[in-house]
Amino acid sequence: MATLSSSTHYGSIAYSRSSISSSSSSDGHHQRLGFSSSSSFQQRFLPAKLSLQSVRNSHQNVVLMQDGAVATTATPVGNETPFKKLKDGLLSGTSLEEDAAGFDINENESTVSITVVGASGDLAKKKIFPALFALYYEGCLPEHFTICGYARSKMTDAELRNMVSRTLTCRIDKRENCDEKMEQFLKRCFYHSGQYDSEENFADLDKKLKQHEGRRVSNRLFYLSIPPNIFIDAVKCASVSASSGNGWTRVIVEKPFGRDSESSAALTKSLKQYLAEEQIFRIDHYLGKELVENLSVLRFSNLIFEPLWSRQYIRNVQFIFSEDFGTEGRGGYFDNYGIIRDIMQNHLLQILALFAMETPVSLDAEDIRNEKVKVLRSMRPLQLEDVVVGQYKSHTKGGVTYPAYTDDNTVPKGSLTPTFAAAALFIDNARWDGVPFLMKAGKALHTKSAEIRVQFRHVPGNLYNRNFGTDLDRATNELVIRVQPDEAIYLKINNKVPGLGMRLDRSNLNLLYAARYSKEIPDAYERLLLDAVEGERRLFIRSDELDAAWSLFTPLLKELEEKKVIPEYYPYGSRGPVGAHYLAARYNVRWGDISLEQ
Ligand SMILES: NC(=O)C1=CN([C@@H]2O[C@H](COP(=O)(O)OP(=O)(O)OC[C@H]3O[C@@H](n4cnc5c(N)ncnc54)[C@H](OP(=O)(O)O)[C@@H]3O)[C@@H](O)[C@H]2O)C=CC1
Ligand SMILES: O=C1O[C@H](COP(=O)(O)O)[C@@H](O)[C@H](O)[C@H]1O
Repeated sequence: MATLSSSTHYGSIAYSRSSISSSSSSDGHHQRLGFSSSSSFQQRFLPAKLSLQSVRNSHQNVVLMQDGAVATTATPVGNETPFKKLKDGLLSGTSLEEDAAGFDINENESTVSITVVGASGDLAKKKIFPALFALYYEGCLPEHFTICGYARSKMTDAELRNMVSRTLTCRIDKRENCDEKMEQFLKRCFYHSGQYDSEENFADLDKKLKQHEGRRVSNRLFYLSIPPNIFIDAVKCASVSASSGNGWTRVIVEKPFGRDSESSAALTKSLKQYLAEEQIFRIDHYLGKELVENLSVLRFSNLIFEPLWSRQYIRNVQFIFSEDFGTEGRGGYFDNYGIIRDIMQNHLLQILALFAMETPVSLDAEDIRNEKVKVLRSMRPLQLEDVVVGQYKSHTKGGVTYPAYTDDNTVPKGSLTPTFAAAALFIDNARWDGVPFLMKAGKALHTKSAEIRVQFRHVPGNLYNRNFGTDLDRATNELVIRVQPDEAIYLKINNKVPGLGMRLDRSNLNLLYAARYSKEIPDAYERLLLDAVEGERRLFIRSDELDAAWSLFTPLLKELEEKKVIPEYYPYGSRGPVGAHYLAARYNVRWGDISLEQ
């Protein structure tokens, strides 16, 4: 059982995106571990490795450790001096010499081994390997790194490289030495075939990794890109047989994190048998999207927004996700989850939490996650009457027939699983009391997009009311954060049409990223993988956040299933069920994405 608590943090950590070299601290001092290899999980996984941050004060060198603990060196950093942990602890009493016993480690060099578990799968091919290459291309991976694909499929290293190479692309804004970089990257990729529940197979993986790591301090990142029913087997085997004996070990876990409060808690409990919370990186790739990252910057670093960010000025907020394709190929997975679990409970709710949280004490991961938990816990669990569910049906357009959800062979006939949902949520705190937060998510709709829309209140006693006619809603300001595609932030304002008369129209103050920035926007997986390598947890989901998120949705999901609520059918490629409009209208809201001026 892992025993470390997520406790102490030493100040706030400056967040940097600079490339990492194998030397770990700014002054060239290198990390090393203070305990020896042990067969117990606890010792193998104790995350008592030093982080990249070291802080120097006048008397002693203070080093922030990965688990949040603080260690000191008695002499200036850079000398070979034992670390002593200040808290009661893991390293106290150990000396560097003792720690090194049994190791022939060159503590001046470290390496990162990234094992993609489920390397033969869709996500690995589509997202993970390309993101790793992009990081390499940008010089963001450490000097010494190894990438290992692990799956049951039989493949040679050459076959893995061949598979991976088909998905690699270079940055559109750069492209220099593209082929050369790809070749260098592929040389660092290896493959190991094994079962997910075999400690022996993972022990063989360990041997292979060690060969690549040599005498360097080894840091290991496992990316679980496998179906959820085998997460625990893989974590157990990786922890028993392939965790680092002298560096950090971290595990990225993909969604779904359970399908309700109970199963999520059970998953967390099982993971924590083998990992400390600090080692678990629960990924929600929407948190890695550029415009979602920018949400806090927009709000907290612009005086014009933060004072408006409350019930006093905001009428409603909308979180909208739509895809213009169905569940193609993923119907088997999807049918067990549905759109509420697939998109709302995680991606949209995470964005909502970032949007609505109070100002965090700092940009430190724990400070941000504390605020997110607080706002999630201030929310009302969803009520059935505040939710509309839909499912797409077949539709023929321009001579092409698009399938119904239930036409997918992997979906049970007569399935009631929603492929569309709209919901009204409320935050019962002083800032947001009474403000509807509307969510809408659907597959097989008319467009692919994700956006946040903030609709402001009417201007009281507006001198220009008569210029707007009776539809005052049309005249309210709206801030749109378009997450994808064509990333943009625009603010709808009322403006005088130039000329001698007094005619007003709605115009946009528009920040279109493609026009403003020439740099290509990194994929969300790049940012998140880099964060995991750097030990930055800000964009990963903590277990209490997850519990709070499930508490909001679990009663509703149970009720939908128990009552066998029949979804409203909508044609493939349409704008979704009309019920979504009635729901919004109940709260005096109009969906921003369907108005003529979007
Ligand atoms: N694909 C996507 O777009 C997204 C996926 N995810 C999540 O990421 C994870 C991986 O997704 P994805 O790549 O699509 O998954 P896949 O279904 O492609 O599975 C990945 C690999 O796991 C192995 N595998 C598949 N099914 C089983 C099984 N029943 N028992 C044992 N091994 C199995 C296969 O490798 P082999 O047979 O070689 O061992 C397969 O190549 C999942 O948790 C998914 O929910 C999250 C967001 C988006
Ligand atoms: O997590 C998921 O996200 C994708 C959409 O991701 P995007 O980055 O392409 O917008 C969705 O298709 C999938 O169903 C869901 O599991």
